[in-house]
Order: sequence, then structure tokens, then C-alpha cells
Amino acid sequence: MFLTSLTLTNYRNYEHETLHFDEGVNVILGENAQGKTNMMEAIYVLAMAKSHRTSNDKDLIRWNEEYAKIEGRAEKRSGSLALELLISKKGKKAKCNHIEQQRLSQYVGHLNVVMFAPEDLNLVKGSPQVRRRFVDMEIGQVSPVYIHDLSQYQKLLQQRNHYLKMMQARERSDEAVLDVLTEQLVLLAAKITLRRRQFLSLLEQWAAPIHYEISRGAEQLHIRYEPSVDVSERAELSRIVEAYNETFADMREREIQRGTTLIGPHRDDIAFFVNGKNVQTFGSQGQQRTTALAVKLAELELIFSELGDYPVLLLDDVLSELDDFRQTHLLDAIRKKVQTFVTTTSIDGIKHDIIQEAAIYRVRSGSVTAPS
Ligand SMILES: Nc1ncnc2c1ncn2[C@@H]1O[C@H](COP(=O)(O)OP(=O)(O)OP(=O)(O)O)[C@@H](O)[C@H]1O
Repeated sequence: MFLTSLTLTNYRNYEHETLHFDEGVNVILGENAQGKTNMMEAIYVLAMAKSHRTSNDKDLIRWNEEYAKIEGRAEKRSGSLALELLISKKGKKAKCNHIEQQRLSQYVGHLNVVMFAPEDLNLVKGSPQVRRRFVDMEIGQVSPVYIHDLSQYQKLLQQRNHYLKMMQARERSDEAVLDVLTEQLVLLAAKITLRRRQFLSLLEQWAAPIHYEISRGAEQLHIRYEPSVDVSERAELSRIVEAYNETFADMREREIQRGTTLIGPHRDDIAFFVNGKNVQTFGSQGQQRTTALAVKLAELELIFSELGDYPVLLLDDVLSELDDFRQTHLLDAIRKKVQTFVTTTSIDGIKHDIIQEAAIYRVRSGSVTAPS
């Protein structure tokens, strides 16, 4: 799929800007703090209805303005699509082909993007929260049901935690209420667990051969899902429900004592292994980079395999972070099949011919000069 145009109104440091893009590589060139990342973020927000770098939507609105608007046109295998996202202090409104979407979960997934930025190296070495967020954002793109389940889960989790807090403080003691909350939570937890396991197993199938190639045949990557209940790789939904029920029963006293929910998808983690060793603990920086790159390239293939269309790739400040070999590998992998946006302060250091042939957009103080 291709993003053919983008219009930003009051988005961060952009007042009003309309751009038309190439189906190949688009380079966003400019000095520091001019608006390169803001533009990548806008494309990401247009696709995902949330930013990758802030959870506060108000940050996206240009200072002293009331709202921000992002509009884009995407060409997909299934046809042309007009997308619009309005962000105001009251919330967000999304339109698809001029029809307002009732829920953001219905909107997300019309435009698919994969973002690769320096902070993605945190995928391996960062906290479990970073990895959970990555998994959720990726599954959410191909499954609106997953986004819905996840938000229901989070609401219930809050309610259950609140009730456990009251039990801890001896303000409530009705175990039947806790039973009902647990029963509802378990079903959602099991669905999320199953979907995450399926996703990570597919991701590994795509990422392992890519990692093998980037490491020039030296390294075998393995991705392990680490949910908080013990379920075999083949366990079905009913078995996962059982496993959660058993573990919640065992944990009940401890949960009341601690006043919080101690197991569930909000405690999941993912471990990456290279040649049997955990990359987070034992991997060199190079191995961590290779793993992150392999995972990102795998995502492109995974989305293609699920939707029959490649997502748009956003490379924010990441090329200069990769050595020549990894850079070449990345750019060879996307050549002629993935529309790509690359931000950089200079193209001199990027030798690949793909960049030499790219459409160059120069950004200065939120204003863009498009290629003539
Ligand atoms: N809500 C906002 N309203 C107006 N300007 C904003 C807003 N948020 C950020 N900015 C401005 O946007 C600029 C930063 O832009 P951006 O992060 O895109 O930089 P960049 O070109 O990617 O730079 P670098 O190369 O350093 O990453 C800063 O000047 C910042 O003050």
C-alpha cells in the first residue's frame, strides 16, 4: 500500500502543509528540530490513531491551537482510501472515506505502518512494557477485535485492582464479587494470550531466517513468549482459560494481601535468544541491533502474509545507526516493494543507490520543499 498524499493542519510545528509522495523511497531531509520526526509521527498517528512517542494526544496539537488534523490518501490493493483524524482537546474523531468511525478500533488497520526508530533498539533491552506495547500495536493493525479485547481487559483489570485494594484495606470482603470479576478477566486474558502466542510464533518464523542472513549465517534467532501462566505451545483457548483459573485460585490470598492483580497479559514478556543465549542479558549491541532489525523486517512480511499488502515503512533516524552491511540489507529488502519514508540530517553517509534515486523533501521550521 502507498500513502500518496498527506495534509497536516496545526500538527506539532506544521501549520498547514500538503504533500504528495513517491511510491518508492521518500527522504525527509533537514537539520535537527525542524519537523522530520513530527512528519513521521503524523503518518504513524494517521494509521494507528495514537503516537509512538507520547500518550498525551494534546502534545500533537500545535501550540496555542484548538485542534490538529491529519488527512491522507492511501492506495491499497482493495482500492483508494481517504483517511482523516481530528485531534482536539475533547478527544479524537476518525473518518474513513468521509464516514465517521464509531470506534477508533474500527479505524485502525486501514493504513498499515511499521516504524523503525533508534528507540526500537529498546525492544530487546528495554522493559517488558516496551515489548508488550510493540506486540499490541502490531496485532492491533491486523485485528480490530484484539484492540477491543485489550481495552476491555484494561478496564476490567482496573476494576479488579480497585476491588482487591478495598479487600486489602478490609473495606470489602465479598469473594463472590471477586469471582465474577476474575471470571470475566480470565476470558479476555486467555484470548489475548492466545493471539499474542500466535503472533509471536509467526513473527519468529519470519524473523529467524532474516536474522540468519544479516548475521551471515552465524546466528539463529528464537523468540519466546513468556506469559504469566504455564501453557504449552499448542494449548487451545479452553486450556488457557483453565490455566488462568487454576493460577488465579492459587494466587487469591496473595492478591488480596498485595491489593493487585498479579498475573495476566499485563505481566507478559518476550525473550529473544541468539544461539540459545538471551540477547537482552548476553547479546552484544550489534546482536541487539540485528535482532531489532530482523524483527522489523519480519513485521513487513508478516503484515503482507496476513493482508496481501505491504505496510508503509517509516525509518526515523535509524539508517545512520546501522553499519553499512545492515543498512544495505535493510534497503535491499525493501527495494521496489515497500513504500518507505526515511528521515536524515544528511544523505552523504548513505551510499545505497536507493537513496540516491529517492524523492527528497527538505524540511525547515515545519515547512517542506517538495522535489520538483
Ligand atoms: N505541539 C507542538 N507545537 C508546535 N511545535 C512543536 C510541538 N511539538 C513539538 N514542536 C516543535 O517541533 C520541533 C521538533 O521537531 P522534530 O521532533 O520533528 O525534529 P526533527 O527534525 O526530527 O529533529 P531531530 O533531527 O533532532 O530528530 C521542535 O522545534 C519543537 O519545538
